[in-house]
Amino acid sequence: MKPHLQAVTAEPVIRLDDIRRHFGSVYALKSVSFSLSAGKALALVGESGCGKTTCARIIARLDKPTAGRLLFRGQDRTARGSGKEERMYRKDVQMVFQDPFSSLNPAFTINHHITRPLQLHGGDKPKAERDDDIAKLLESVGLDPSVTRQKFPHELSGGQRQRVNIARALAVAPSVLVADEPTSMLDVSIRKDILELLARVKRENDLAVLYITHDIATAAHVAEEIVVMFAGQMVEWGNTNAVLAHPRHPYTQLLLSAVPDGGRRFVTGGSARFLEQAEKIRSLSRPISTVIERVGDNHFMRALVASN
Ligand SMILES: Nc1ncnc2c1ncn2[C@@H]1O[C@H](COP(=O)(O)OP(=O)(O)OP(=O)(O)O)[C@@H](O)[C@H]1O
Repeated sequence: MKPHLQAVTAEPVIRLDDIRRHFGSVYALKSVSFSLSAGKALALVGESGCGKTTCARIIARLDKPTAGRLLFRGQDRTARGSGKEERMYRKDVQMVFQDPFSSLNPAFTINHHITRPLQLHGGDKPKAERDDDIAKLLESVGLDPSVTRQKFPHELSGGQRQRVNIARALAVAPSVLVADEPTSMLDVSIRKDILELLARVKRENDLAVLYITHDIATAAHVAEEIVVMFAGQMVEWGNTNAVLAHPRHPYTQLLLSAVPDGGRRFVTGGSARFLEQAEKIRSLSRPISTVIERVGDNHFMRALVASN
């Protein structure tokens, strides 16, 4: 019975090992352990405040865990390394943020946004070669370079800006992409396109992807594996299709019950009933149980603790 999410390949690119993060009396992460593997995506799913962004920030080395280990290709990277190691890590682990509007500088063209990372990490190249690289990158995310390059961010739609953000992340040939709620600020009609793009760039670039979302219904679009987080703990995890088809933890069941049928597939769990149910589950999840139950092939859940 392994508390770790099973890695699909022999050596994961990223591994979180028993990560804890406290902010004063707030226990944002309690014993979080999972792996990201090349060419695979893992969806980290849960309501606001469950600890998703804290996980992302620790992986991107924007934050440090209170305890536990962060491993990159088997090497312990919890502590700060040399300047060169840190630069390499920052190149290797790229982030795409929720807000496609604020993550681009309004004063610069799209060409400038893509050129910068290529200059910083790609070394000196003749202009013609660099122009060719920019064009290929934009094409790879579904943007027409001849139209897009000279535009400013405000001249693009939200979906197009998120495509630029993905192209910018890919410009440095990373091995890990952390996408933190990449579609939640986009129009519902284009969210699926961006998720399909993420799934495609993952395959084409052999990326290890962490896809963070509050919307469990979207996990299967991108991710082979899923971790459901609740109140800073992993409550259920494993193969995405298995977890979605046979959810065992009451919180996963609650998240899935909040997904309406039909076209409205993208929802948040903010209703009074949802919050009331979540509070009940919270009382069953405190204190954290260390008992992990294997409920299927590559499908695990944390046992509930009886409330007094
Ligand atoms: N810098 C900080 N100082 C104090 N508390 C923090 C800090 N960062 C996060 N927290 C707390 O840690 C918990 C987890 O926050 P986190 O942002 O990781 O959750 P989340 O699941 O990403 O939520 P959201 O989707 O709203 O961003 C929350 O209770 C949050 O208030």
